[in-house]
Amino acid sequence: SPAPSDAVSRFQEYLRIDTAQPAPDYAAAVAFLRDQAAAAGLEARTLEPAAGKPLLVLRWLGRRPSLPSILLNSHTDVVPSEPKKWEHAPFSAALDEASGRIYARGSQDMKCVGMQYLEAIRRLRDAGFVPDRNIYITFVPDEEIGGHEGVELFVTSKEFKEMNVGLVLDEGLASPGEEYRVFYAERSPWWLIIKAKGAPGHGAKLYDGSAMENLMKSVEAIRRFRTSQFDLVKSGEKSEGDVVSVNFAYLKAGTPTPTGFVMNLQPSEAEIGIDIRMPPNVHIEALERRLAEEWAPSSRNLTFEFKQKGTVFDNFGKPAMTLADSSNPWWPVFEEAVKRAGGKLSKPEIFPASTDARYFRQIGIPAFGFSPMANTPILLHDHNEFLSKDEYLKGIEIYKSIIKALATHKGDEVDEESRAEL
Ligand SMILES: CSCC[C@H](NC=O)C(=O)O
Ligand SMILES: [Zn+2]
Ligand SMILES: [Zn+2]
Repeated sequence: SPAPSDAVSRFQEYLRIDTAQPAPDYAAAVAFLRDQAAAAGLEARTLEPAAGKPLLVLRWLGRRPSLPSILLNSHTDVVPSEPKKWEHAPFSAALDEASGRIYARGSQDMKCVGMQYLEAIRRLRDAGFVPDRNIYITFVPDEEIGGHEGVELFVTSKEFKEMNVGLVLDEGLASPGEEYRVFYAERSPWWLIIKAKGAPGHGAKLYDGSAMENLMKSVEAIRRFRTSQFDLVKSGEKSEGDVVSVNFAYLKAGTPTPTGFVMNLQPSEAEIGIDIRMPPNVHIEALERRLAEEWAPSSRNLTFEFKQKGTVFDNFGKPAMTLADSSNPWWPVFEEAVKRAGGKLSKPEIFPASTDARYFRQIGIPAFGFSPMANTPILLHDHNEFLSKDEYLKGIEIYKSIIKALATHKGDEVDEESRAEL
């Protein structure tokens, strides 16, 4: 088996490819990954569901390729960064010798996972293991901007259907404690814009019906709702993924001047942007009514539109969730494999943000979100994102155990179950 330092330098090499949105270097990432795939003895195929957005599919052929396969998914793009606010340049993948931390954009989200899949497979193959099922490893574009030209298209393709996927693994989150987190569902993004119109006038005059007044009433109502949800989390009654989160993304109003804004003019238009995340089990009609009646009533000269309104349902009309208990035959296999490798799992949760896993769950394919990073602060999308080299290497061993267990046909239970679901 390869020296751990080789695995670390391969990880660093991937991290050094600048795949930041909005202009990710997908060509460089795919070239690098194809080399890695060849070294791991995997078949590679580059699809392009949307032009210029390569989606790499690797395959480790199983002994019984007609069994439902396992799909190990990761996205190749990363979010932008503000390099000046980082201690190490975001694409340097600097290894701090004292702490063992590797600093890079994507070190947690989620180039670690993509490379860990490949390293685990290399090691399993070197040890002579042969999977029963086909194992697919996908490296997908554009997750960070919604996956519309990535996995959302991919799951509708003939190539995807032919893969006969029974279970998907996708990303999770780091955890500061020693337990790994695992996610069985996620919240849906609703990106809402509310626009207000109102009577303009002198900045000194008190009057009703200005655009700002019309909109600020909404802000107050939205904030009351936000507080009620946040309180449930603060009191410990609910966890982050179980409530509706509402956060203001921008406020736009006023009449600009070269040095600022006009101060004595009440504007006739104003606008806010809100990031809402909807858990799969929430009462959607209630929130929609609240929106129409309290947050953006036309009686107050308000209109609203969605920039993004993800569904919380799967194509069969049920909340898009993967069962994480013994009624799902994949679950105990996954859970035991983590344990066997010395990992501890905390109670399965709803992912608070959004990942490509939602597109798989929507078409009825079970998916777990999992990134083996314990003892690690949650730094995805943050400055100074890092992962320690030891956690990274531990994660490879965890995936070795998981992939081995999932790849092995243990009887017909799992396969009958997934066939019935498809
Ligand atoms: C509208 S999909 C956006 C996807 C993005 N994913 C990870 O952060 C997110 O904001 O959750
Ligand atoms: Zn991610
Ligand atoms: Zn992300």
